[in-house]
Amino acid sequence: MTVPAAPESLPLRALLGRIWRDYLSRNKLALVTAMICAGVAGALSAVLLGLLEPAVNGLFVPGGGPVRLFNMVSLNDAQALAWIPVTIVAVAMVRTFASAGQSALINRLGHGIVGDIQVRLFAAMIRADLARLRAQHSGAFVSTVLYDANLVREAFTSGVVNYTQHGLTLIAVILYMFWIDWKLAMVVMLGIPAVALILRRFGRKTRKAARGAMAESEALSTALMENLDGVRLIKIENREAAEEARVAQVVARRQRHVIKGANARAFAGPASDLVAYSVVAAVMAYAGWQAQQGVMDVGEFAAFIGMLLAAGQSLRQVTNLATVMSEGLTAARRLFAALDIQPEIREASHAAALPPGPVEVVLDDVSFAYAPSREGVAPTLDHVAIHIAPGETVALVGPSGGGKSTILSLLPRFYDVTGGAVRLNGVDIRDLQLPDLRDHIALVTQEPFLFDDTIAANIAYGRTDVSQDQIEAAARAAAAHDFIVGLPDGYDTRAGEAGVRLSGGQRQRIAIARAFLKDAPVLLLDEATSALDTESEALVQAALERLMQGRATLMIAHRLSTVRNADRIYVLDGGRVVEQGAHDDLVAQGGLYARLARQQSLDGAPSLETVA
Ligand SMILES: Nc1ncnc2c1ncn2[C@@H]1O[C@H](COP(=O)(O)OP(=O)(O)OP(=O)(O)O)[C@@H](O)[C@H]1O
Repeated sequence: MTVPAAPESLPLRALLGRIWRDYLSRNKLALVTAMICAGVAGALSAVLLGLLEPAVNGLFVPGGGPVRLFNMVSLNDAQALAWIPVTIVAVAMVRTFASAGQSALINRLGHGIVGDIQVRLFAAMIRADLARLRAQHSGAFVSTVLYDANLVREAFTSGVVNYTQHGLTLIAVILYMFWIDWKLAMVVMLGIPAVALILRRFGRKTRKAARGAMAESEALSTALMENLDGVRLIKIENREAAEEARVAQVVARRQRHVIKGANARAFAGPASDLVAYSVVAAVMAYAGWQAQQGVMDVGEFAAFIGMLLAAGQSLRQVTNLATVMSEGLTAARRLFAALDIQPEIREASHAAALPPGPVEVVLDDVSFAYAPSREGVAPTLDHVAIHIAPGETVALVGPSGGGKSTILSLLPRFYDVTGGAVRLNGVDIRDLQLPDLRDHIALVTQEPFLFDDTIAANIAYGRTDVSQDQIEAAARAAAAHDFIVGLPDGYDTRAGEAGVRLSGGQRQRIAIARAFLKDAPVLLLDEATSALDTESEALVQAALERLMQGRATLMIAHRLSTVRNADRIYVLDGGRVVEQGAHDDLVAQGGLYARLARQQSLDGAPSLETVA
């Protein structure tokens, strides 16, 4: 497996480079326009403050001589009274439009990015190897898709461009200050290292808190989903209060991290304010002294102090943004790590399609282990050889944990063999195109899954090329049509999580109808009738027998009564084929199969010996 970079190890430059390449570079025009708007808004903030100087000198200092506006126009007292307020409103209007334009563009871009990340994450998840999906709780995926992607957006939205706006305001204001009085501006500069130090300190704290909060968000999603999945067990064991306490613990842990992060954010602002006010005090002292010397006029002083306060404001925003950014970047690191995992089960570059027609399945000396082999640990499958000719039905039986389900998982390449090969018509399935391989296989499982959609859509699942008549024909063949038409909306009744509840037998028959419609030459049946009552079982069994006609069928059955008509039975024990043959021969051999058959007749199932 390609090991992704550990979330913390991706350097910042590489991370930003990737965000740019993958998400921003496609929207260059919008981004540049937003940046320009932000720049205009930032510069105009400084201009508005710069207007303080002519305003104070022209309007409040009587007999101060003509006032110069933007160093270009000379105004007398009467003109100043009319033009300075008008100029302020005009500049403020342009600034408002620039600021609103920037926000609108950035919101669109930001939400576009979240959507994009969410779709890419889902695409990576749904294509991931079964082994990986099984190794992680689905809550973790949900949390990444829902929370982490939004943190990245927040960092981007309130980050990149607001950074530009406040950063530019800061720069413009500082330049203006240098223009008014460079010595005073130098005093201001002394505050910068102190602010940088504060930013660093709080940034580190926020990042740590963000990592903790993300991990706990994952734990929370997992706990919620687990509780919903296991609600019956929780109720029957009266564990509601205990589960509530467990979830409360996760919530409290998450809260601790979130509060730490929020506090770091909340303290960073006032801490840099403290620096800003210290600088204001220093400036006051210096400027007051200058004014007493007659070097600085009151208008310049007012503008300077106004700018200083504005610089403090912008600095505070930048401080806040730094923490939002560090959260977003932490999330981005996690997201990229998740996106970068390459599935191991991939199509070979030379993969071919299987020619149409009947299919013969062979497991050729197959060995398999879920985890890399360790000394003294036996593989899950050990040199297994199975042959299914077109039209044949082959059954797998044996004690629990023998490897039956594992064999079924190997055929559609949910897992790849670690030794030997699975062949369809003589071709190693690893040399076949993956979608083509799966097109050749229909799978009916013990507990068929229904989507939250109509019955018709569930039967057709994903097939757009089938008519209602074909869906109904499949349902009839699966003995499902009669019960479907009896449902409130017939084929348009919603099934699945939020739809009508169907019985186990009804769900089975919908799954069988799905398999009829797929009409694949290879059929995998996993305990298809084990959970049913006698009447349902008879209906399902009859439907299955029709489905098996002409296909290479590999079936697992615990109840031997369902496999006695199989062409061949393989008895698996501890990952090895210990017996094989027809039912009668195996009973006559008096080995494991015969023993299992005897046990089952004691359990009330029809005695195999008498049936045989
Ligand atoms: N995803 C997995 N990861 C690791 N080990 C697994 C996994 N699935 C199954 N196993 C192990 O592989 C062995 C074979 O399991 P398998 O489910 O194939 O047996 P089975 O014959 O189908 O059992 P049962 O009749 O109880 O369903 C067991 O020891 C099981 O613990």
